[in-house]
Amino acid sequence: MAAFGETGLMPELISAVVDLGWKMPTPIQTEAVPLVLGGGDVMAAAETGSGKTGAFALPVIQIVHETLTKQQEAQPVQQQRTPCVLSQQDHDPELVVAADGLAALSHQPCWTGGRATVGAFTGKFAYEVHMTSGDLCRVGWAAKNTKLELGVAPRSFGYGSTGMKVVAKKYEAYGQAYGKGDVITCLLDWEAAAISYARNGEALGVACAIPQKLQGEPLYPCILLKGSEVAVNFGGAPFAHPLPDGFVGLADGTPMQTASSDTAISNGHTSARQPTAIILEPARELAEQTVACLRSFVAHLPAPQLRIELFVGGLGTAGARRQAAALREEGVDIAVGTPGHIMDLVENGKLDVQSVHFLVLDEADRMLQAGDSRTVLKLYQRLPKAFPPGTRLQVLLFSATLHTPQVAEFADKVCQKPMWIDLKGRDVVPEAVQHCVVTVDPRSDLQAGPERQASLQAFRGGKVRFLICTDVAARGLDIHELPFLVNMTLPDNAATYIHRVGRVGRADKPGVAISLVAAAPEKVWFLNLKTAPSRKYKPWTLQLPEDRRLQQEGGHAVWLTEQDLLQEVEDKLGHAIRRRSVAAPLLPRAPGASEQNELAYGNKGQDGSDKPAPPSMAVAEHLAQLEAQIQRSYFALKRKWSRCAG
Ligand SMILES: Nc1ncnc2c1ncn2[C@@H]1O[C@H](COP(=O)(O)OP(=O)(O)OP(=O)(O)O)[C@@H](O)[C@H]1O
Repeated sequence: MAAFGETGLMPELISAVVDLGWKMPTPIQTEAVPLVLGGGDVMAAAETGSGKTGAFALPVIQIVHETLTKQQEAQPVQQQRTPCVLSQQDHDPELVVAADGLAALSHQPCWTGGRATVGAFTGKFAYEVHMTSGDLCRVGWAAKNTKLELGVAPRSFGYGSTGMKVVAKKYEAYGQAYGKGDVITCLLDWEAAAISYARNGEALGVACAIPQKLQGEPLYPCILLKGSEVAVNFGGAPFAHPLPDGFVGLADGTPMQTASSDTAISNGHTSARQPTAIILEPARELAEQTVACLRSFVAHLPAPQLRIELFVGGLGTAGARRQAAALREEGVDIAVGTPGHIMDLVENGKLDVQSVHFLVLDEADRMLQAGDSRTVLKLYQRLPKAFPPGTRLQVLLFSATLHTPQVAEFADKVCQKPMWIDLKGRDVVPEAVQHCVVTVDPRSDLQAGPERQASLQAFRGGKVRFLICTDVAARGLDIHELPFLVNMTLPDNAATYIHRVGRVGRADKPGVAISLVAAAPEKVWFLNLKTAPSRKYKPWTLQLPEDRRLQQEGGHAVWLTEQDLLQEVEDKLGHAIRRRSVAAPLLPRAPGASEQNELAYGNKGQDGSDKPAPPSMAVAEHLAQLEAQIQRSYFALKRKWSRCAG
């Protein structure tokens, strides 16, 4: 096995992993790190707990850091401030923008718009529009990345020359009509969260309130013309009419009040950095875990310090606002999050993806199964595909189970000649996992309760010894040296079994996966969408006699034959799993097994044994007793609930 130094990683990253106690790279790290550093697309399948996070994150960090260092070396050119003018890029093709960005002209009989290069997210700002020719014009403010049809496009607000204001596609009478020779002053007041206008210096009153959800998002001056011509003044020249108290020209805004959209004009300068890498995770907990790993990997990196941010839902309004402010003021180098949330930020113009060099899909197959493939494809389409000098977007797909037709079809769309790392063939589980089946009498509708973030933290910290969870926790969660996993029921597909049992036996630490498998078929609840009143219907809470019928009879029950599912799992594993009866001792102590098994990557095999020993018998027996207690307390609670309900 190669040492970390031979993978091409920089010394500072190696010091960070040494701090984590990693002595040698795992096989997937040995293979993947040089390939990612080499610049190609990579698809990597390796067993659960084999260190895939480090395999993609370490080289991604290295390249992002190198890119940023180069950009900062070129900084003197980039630090010119963006002039506040009409953008030469951000306008409809039919609009002609003057070379100085202070006038625009439309010969067309259709509406055609343009946006300024600078917007404001706080303070009180103004700009003037002087109609020099024609009659049809609409002026106002709009967020970045929204269409230019003021008032019709979301997050935009317009005042038209016919004397109408337009907001959220609604046209209402406002102020007065205006035309050739008139000067309209457009006023953005973030302190009062209001937009108003003046005509030839006469205030027309508040036109609209800025919705709460736009708080903190820069609004840019916008114009929309139809066969007309205007001159604009953002404050670079004296205004034709005095501004109301407290207002200043947008050109006088400070970097703490304004943002710039026009990267071409500003030559790359924005105070906030745009992400160089996006790492997608299928669930919030996994994204949090990956962010924690990335932050520990960058501990010894020299300046510039990498900004690694988490983008997931469920942070509440305050959290979302903090996230938006962080994006705007400091920016982000590596964005980690769930596909839906990241895409929302991109579509709302809050996350700029024009500098993204890496798209990483961790647990790629689950993301595609979860119906996120359209979202990921949409995101992929927004990313730039090539960069000077001769580099291109790199796409990395990682999972323990990548061999699905869905993944192959997806990879065809987003990867260019990907290099495949397939360390163990199809869907293997680590040798450090010992499998065990305990055959049990039929259980009645046993349900596992989902536990969320707090429970997971308590479990990780050792405050809670049992974590009962659904398949939400089946993948990716890394719980240090977890010794036991109990499958209360078998999952309904073998790939999920592979991921579930992968919570133990991680990093070559031994673990036992015990599956309770019914000896005979069991009748279980299964929502029948054809007859259910809604997708959220829970027949088990009402327990109506008609619901207890089988699906084919119009009810919400099916027969589950776990023995068949077990066969599928064994086919996938390629070997039979040892059966135990409930009464028999669960696990014999392996000859020579010690309580403290110190096997780890880097010293594995030094004691002459390649196979990790299972945890001790005493622990396993204790576990079995606790497991019986859980089942008893579950049924006691269930009886209590049914009395309450009845
Ligand atoms: N080179 C290494 N040496 C020692 N431990 C390592 C090494 N690489 C990773 N680990 C540890 O192995 C554990 C599993 O790593 P990781 O979570 O990256 O696995 P994974 O392959 O992504 O698993 P899954 O498929 O379940 O998501 C972690 O606790 C991690 O700290």
